[in-house]
Amino acid sequence: MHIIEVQNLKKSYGDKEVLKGLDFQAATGEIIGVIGKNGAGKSTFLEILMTIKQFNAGSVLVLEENIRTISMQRLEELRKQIAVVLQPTQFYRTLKVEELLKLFKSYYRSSIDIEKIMGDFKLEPHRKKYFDKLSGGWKQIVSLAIAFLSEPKLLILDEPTTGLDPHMRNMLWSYITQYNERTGGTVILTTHNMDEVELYCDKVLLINNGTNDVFATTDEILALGHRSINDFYLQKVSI
Ligand SMILES: Nc1ncnc2c1ncn2[C@@H]1O[C@H](COP(=O)(O)OP(=O)(O)OP(=O)(O)O)[C@@H](O)[C@H]1O
Repeated sequence: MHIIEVQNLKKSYGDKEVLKGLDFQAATGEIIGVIGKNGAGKSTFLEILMTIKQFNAGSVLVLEENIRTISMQRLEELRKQIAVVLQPTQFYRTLKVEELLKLFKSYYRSSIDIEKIMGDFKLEPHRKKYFDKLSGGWKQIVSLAIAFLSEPKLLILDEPTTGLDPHMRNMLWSYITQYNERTGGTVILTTHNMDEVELYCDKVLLINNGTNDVFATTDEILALGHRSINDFYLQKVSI
């Protein structure tokens, strides 16, 4: 089943056209890396999939619902099945890490054990700290722990590993791949780290000049003779 189906997607900011007719599909259980240079439109694309950004033309189906014509009530139901992690924010200034996890556990009616999440994400030393006092990397980790609380069908991550040290990066990826294997959930993420794409993603969407310049499996790209996804990127995308 296609969990996402995008056809001829167009998005402009004022008279600047960022997405110029992008096609994309994601099947259940895929991990897809969205890449492209700074300003290519990756975050814009993700925000449209998250149903938080309007677009100008084309069709976008998420979990088989057309997000343009869907009722508000069904949109709310749809959003419950999607978890998103944006760049770390200052949303949760006045709450401690433990309080945040409890709050979202009850919001999502999650059966996941908070203590297990605390352990898995190495959050114990930060349990009593206020979110806004954490370093950028730890804010990112807490945001990710919250996203996993909902056991989403679709997980959308905007540069999830930016700012994480190598251990935390590994830990995060093992969490993503375990979640994917255990629940069959689909993961779509943006990253500038081509090694991560090569190691962990099933497919790559390269947004270039506003379109899906390349949309293929990592194996297909490497089979073309590129030594790595990084080499592929450097050859394919001009500065
Ligand atoms: N709200 C907005 N209003 C006007 N222009 C915007 C807005 N959001 C994004 N843009 C512009 O749209 C283009 C695409 O931005 P977007 O953030 O989607 O790119 P990106 O590929 O995620 O970039 P990066 O890799 O740097 O994060 C950029 O030129 C950006 O300046």
